[in-house]
Amino acid sequence: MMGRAKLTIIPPGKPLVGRAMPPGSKSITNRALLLAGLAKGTSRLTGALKSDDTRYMAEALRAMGVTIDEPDNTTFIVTGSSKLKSPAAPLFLGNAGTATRFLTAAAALVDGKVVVDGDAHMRKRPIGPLVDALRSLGIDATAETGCPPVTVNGTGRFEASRVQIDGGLSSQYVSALLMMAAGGDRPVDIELLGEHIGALGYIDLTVAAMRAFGARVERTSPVTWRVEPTGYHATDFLIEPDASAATYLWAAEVLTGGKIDLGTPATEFSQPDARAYDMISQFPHLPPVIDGSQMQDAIPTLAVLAAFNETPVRFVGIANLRVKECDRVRALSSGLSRIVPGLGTEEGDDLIVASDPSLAGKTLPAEIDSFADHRIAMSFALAGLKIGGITILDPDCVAKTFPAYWDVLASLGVAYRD
Ligand SMILES: O=C(O)C1=C[C@@H](OP(=O)(O)O)[C@@H](O)[C@H](O)C1
Ligand SMILES: C=C(OP(=O)(O)O)C(=O)O
Repeated sequence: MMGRAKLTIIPPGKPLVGRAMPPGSKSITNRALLLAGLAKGTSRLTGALKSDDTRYMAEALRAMGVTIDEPDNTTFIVTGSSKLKSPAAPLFLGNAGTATRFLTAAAALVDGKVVVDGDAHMRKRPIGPLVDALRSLGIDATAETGCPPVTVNGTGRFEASRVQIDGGLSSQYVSALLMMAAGGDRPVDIELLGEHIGALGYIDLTVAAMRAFGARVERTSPVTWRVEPTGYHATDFLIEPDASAATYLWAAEVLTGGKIDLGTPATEFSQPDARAYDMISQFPHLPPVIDGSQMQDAIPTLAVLAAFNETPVRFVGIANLRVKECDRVRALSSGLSRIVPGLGTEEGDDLIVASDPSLAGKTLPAEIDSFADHRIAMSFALAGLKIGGITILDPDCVAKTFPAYWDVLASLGVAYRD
């Protein structure tokens, strides 16, 4: 089905009040799907996200011989045989970073050929460091452009017991290797290279999910994890709501002076983006500098919120936002500056939001290019809660992680015109 070309938000002119649950966590759903697929037996995943990203992961696992039933909108019943089979055709994973990176490493456990591919956006997202790490383990993996497609000709096993990985561009490479390593036949030490890794919290999520599926993994130094060759056990697994999705609702609450009950307190999320709650609660007194390195997916939300802050905000530690679904630093600076020239500017990889509380209540018609990026669409919708005339192009790209986003806002009283 073709998505709508655009959607204009009509500012509600009143506080948003009500109950609105974010969907299940994308990050945890895609970890749990993979681990359940690598396990022997049947796992019941509840509270799961059903969206483009998790559909691509589930379809890919099905293509590799895993049985996945979907009895309702939030449950996957996954039956694996502890071995993934070589798929008949390339795996198409859209623009799902988690699915692409996690399956590239898991492909090394397959006896046979696996081609991991995605859409035009994914074909620009780097995967070279992960492919190099697999090669250092003796696995025949190639990605000619340094981005998908990746071809892995696995034998189902690998020889080495130590691998180094630079997670500077993406922590997903590290998570991918950790999850794959438990499927080997000897302990593997995974060592981080490089000064900087954003989003360490995602590695904690990976380790927690692995342990829930029976793996033994320990952090043996600040930069090393040892994974034992346990494989995975099938289990029933409850997935918490998505913290990145929650940020839009938290921001909608403070922007409109409303009260939105998400059903889960911010302190109960284990995902890194829950850190953004403390920031959002400080609105309209956000700090002058926000380091986004440990809450990257929340930066679009915070940047749009910052436009209404009392004082300007500089976002630092966000260089790898340039290699997400789109170049988010550019999408944010250009989108903000479409509303008011100079509202968003870039200095190196930093984003500076000029901030102007008097924007609220104005009509400033602006068409915001989503660049097919769900977070750009969802965050700029927040500007539309306070400014008349904000139009989001390609609004249905929210289907990547939060298909019900526009309906959820509507349930809180937000109206739209096409
Ligand atoms: O591991 C994960 O689930 C994720 C890690 C982060 O990506 P990078 O590690 O590529 O920064 C984040 O942006 C992405 O949405 C989900
Ligand atoms: C960066 C994101 O996704 P992914 O890397 O999983 O495609 C995101 O959801 O913001």
